[in-house]
Amino acid sequence: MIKIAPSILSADFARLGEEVRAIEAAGADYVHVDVMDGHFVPNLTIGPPVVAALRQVTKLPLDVHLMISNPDAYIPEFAKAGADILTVHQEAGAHLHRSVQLIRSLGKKAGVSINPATPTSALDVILDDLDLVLVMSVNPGFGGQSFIPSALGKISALRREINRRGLQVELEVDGGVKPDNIAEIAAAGADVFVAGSAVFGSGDYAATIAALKRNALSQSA
Ligand SMILES: O=C(CO)[C@@H](O)[C@H](O)COP(=O)(O)O
Repeated sequence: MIKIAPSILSADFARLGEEVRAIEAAGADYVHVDVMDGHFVPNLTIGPPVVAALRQVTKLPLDVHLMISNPDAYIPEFAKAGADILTVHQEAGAHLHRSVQLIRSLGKKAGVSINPATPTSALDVILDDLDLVLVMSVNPGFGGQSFIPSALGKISALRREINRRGLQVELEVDGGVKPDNIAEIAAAGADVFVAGSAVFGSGDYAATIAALKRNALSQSA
């Protein structure tokens, strides 16, 4: 199933509640929440209180992408705040398996993300323990960047491996996803698409989400 996860990084933060209600009404499947610590990535964004506030305004799953060092120190707070999916970076810490176990022990779905320069082989050992894999198609830190084409080969390789193992892992892609390139990303095998500037930079959220879904479905693997 194709899912669209608008990234609130490109929303109007002064009207965040309204923006999230608007994407829910417009057909979004997840709310993608980009958490940045100014250390793992060169930007600072939001923490657990904002996630708790969002939990009050939407029933959509909160897909929380932790672009932070030492994620284990913060996972319990984000879980308590109402995150549904918690994704950590393969590159962020020495104890990836411990992070995944911690997320699952809190009753949440666990994801692992890889940066553009990280090979898919970095996920070989952990793949069976995941609910979601997130392939970064930009270097994390900022919205509005261009899609890095080498992500396509990584998505295809992960799709093959997920299918070969018979797993139900969602394969999410994040960065530079637009209505005019989503078809080839879907053809490579992604099924969850983060789109920040494409959705929030458009005048009509419903039309943009519909176009993203239509174009993805036209080519989905
Ligand atoms: O995690 C990130 C950036 O680090 C993303 O979620 C971006 O926010 C996506 O924005 P667009 O590339 O779709 O504008």
